[in-house]
Amino acid sequence: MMSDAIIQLQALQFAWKTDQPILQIDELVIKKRHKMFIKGPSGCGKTTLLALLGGILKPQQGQINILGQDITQLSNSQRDLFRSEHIGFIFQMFNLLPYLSVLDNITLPCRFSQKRQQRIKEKQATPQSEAMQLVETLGLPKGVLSKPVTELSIGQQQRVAAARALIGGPEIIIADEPTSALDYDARKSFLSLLFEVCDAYQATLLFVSHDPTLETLFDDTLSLMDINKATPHHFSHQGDNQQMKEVS
Ligand SMILES: Nc1ncnc2c1ncn2[C@@H]1O[C@H](COP(=O)(O)OP(=O)(O)OP(=O)(O)O)[C@@H](O)[C@H]1O
Repeated sequence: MMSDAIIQLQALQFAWKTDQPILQIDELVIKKRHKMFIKGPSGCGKTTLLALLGGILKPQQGQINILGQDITQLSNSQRDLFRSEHIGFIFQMFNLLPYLSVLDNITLPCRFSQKRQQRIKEKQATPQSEAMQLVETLGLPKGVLSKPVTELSIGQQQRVAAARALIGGPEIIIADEPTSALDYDARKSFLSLLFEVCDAYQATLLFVSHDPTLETLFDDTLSLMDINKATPHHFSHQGDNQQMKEVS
């Protein structure tokens, strides 16, 4: 593994159906602490790639080295543990649990990961105090912690989802279209807060979005169409992702 790499993927092949690979990538290296924007037209495999990188899916071929561990060699339960210790997810629909308070939603990953608990202890903090601090950094009012998540606005829920991903300091944050429900100003302000907390936690950020105006804010861009040799023939290669249209 390259010394400044946090993720290194090699000779990867993934198919939902065995005869039709949708991802075929010779090599992909993601550097430690970089913020990477991932783009590509709808259906080209971005979410599938994130699920592979997060160990939710397993490729039919290839290696996915994360923090020096080839996660394709792990059993399903080992991969689940690896994910809960090292990776925080922020989904488009946020996946917050409506029957739990904001505080319980944010601290939930600590229940599944000793490592997250340990990192918090090392800072002489508790999951509760770290949740309070994250909420403050992300610009949410303190009183929000005891509320049910259903009483929050979309923008607030998104910040709660970010706090939940970051609590306990996982090295990698994976965000799949987490800003699509927001207007432009709210997207930008969420991103600058997200960058701030990722920097504070020294986390690497992988961020999928269809919004080309956000791209310049990131350190690197990954255009999935450019590295995926299995790009389905019905995508045209002209122009940027937003201009790409299905031609079949
Ligand atoms: N659970 C699944 N079972 C079978 N095929 C799937 C499944 N999930 C996705 N696919 C297929 O895999 C391809 C890539 O889907 P994916 O969701 O990764 O694309 P995407 O680039 O994230 O799209 P979008 O930008 O619309 O979210 C699509 O052809 C899709 O139909």
